[in-house]
Amino acid sequence: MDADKQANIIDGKAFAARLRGRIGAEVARLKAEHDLTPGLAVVLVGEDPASAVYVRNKGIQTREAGMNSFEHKLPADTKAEDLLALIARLNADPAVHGILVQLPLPDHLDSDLVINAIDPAKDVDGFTILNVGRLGTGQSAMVPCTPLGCLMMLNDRLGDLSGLNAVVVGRSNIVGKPMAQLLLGANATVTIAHSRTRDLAAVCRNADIVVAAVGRPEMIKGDWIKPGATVIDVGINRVERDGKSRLVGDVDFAGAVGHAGAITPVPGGVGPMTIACLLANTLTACCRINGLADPATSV
Ligand SMILES: NC(=O)C1=CN([C@@H]2O[C@H](COP(=O)(O)OP(=O)(O)OC[C@H]3O[C@@H](n4cnc5c(N)ncnc54)[C@H](OP(=O)(O)O)[C@@H]3O)[C@@H](O)[C@H]2O)C=CC1
Ligand SMILES: Nc1nc(=O)c2c([nH]1)NC[C@@H]1CN(c3ccc(C(=O)N[C@@H](CCC(=O)O)C(=O)O)cc3)C=[N+]21
Repeated sequence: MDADKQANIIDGKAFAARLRGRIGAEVARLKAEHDLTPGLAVVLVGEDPASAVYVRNKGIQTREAGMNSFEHKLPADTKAEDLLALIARLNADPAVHGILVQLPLPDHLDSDLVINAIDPAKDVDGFTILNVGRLGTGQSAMVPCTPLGCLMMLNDRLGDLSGLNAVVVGRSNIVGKPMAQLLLGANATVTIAHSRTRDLAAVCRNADIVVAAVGRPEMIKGDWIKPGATVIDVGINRVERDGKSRLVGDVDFAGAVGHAGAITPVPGGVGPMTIACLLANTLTACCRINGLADPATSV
């Protein structure tokens, strides 16, 4: 790429607004034709700053799309049995079609146990072992919202991903691993990098697609990006800059913008798409639970 070339900035905020518009139209149709209103329950235990960022936007957007939003805020010292009892109630509640338990949970709670207590039909995060297994075996699943949003932006930008070299940096259950599964499902050649990877710069330089989900501010440098590559920055890191608190990604945006063909900004990239995909999954869950065909917004 020429030195003066700048990457296209992928506008996740606008993309998400379009998706939410389509979801809103489907919700209205569901109401008119079937007298159904999708409902999303969000369970927040304690006060985690990253979770607070997420929950703030989510409740508003759920209601804006015409869905019901049920918020359950529990104290940090909530007992496992009380949290499990709440999940059992939500599983049984016909007005609730999606259940999201904000992660991370306080240390005394076993998040695997809690997540797997969610009815897989209502598991709009796609974190239960049943949905993880379905995704890994190519069966119809609830797909984790963040990777789903990333895939939508990649498909929009690149069309067919077949044979492209994709590097996912990070191997968490909520982002890195499901992202790798989705890319594999889309026929990319997938490398998963993590904290033990040797020469991450060289691994990234080989990639047509870099998805960064590390949680380290601006760790991925501009000259690690192959000219013209597509860069999806999942990282949400709060840092102090010039005496102000700001959000930055895992990619050095200013450095990468001169190398990449396209790049997502932080904020305004993956984050808004994650919430839009949560709404899409809630709508899909509502249709499936009620024996209706998948909505046009499902994948
Ligand atoms: N925009 C959105 O919608 C969302 C954003 N996020 C953000 O994405 C980021 C990642 O989140 P999450 O996946 O939950 O994070 P985790 O902390 O669970 O996972 C981080 C991963 O990065 C790897 N890693 C750590 N250091 C390095 C390094 N120096 N080189 C290479 N790999 C490294 C870790 O490797 P190892 O496994 O070896 O320890 C791990 O696999 C965070 O900033 C988070 O806030 C998360 C969810 C949604
Ligand atoms: N069960 C569960 N599921 C999750 O999907 C989940 C979770 N737990 N725990 C926390 C992480 C983090 N996460 C974010 C989603 C959107 C934004 C987001 O909307 N970000 C805006 C910035 C908002 C601002 O300006 O503060 C943006 O990037 O533009 C951020 C973070 C979902 N997560």
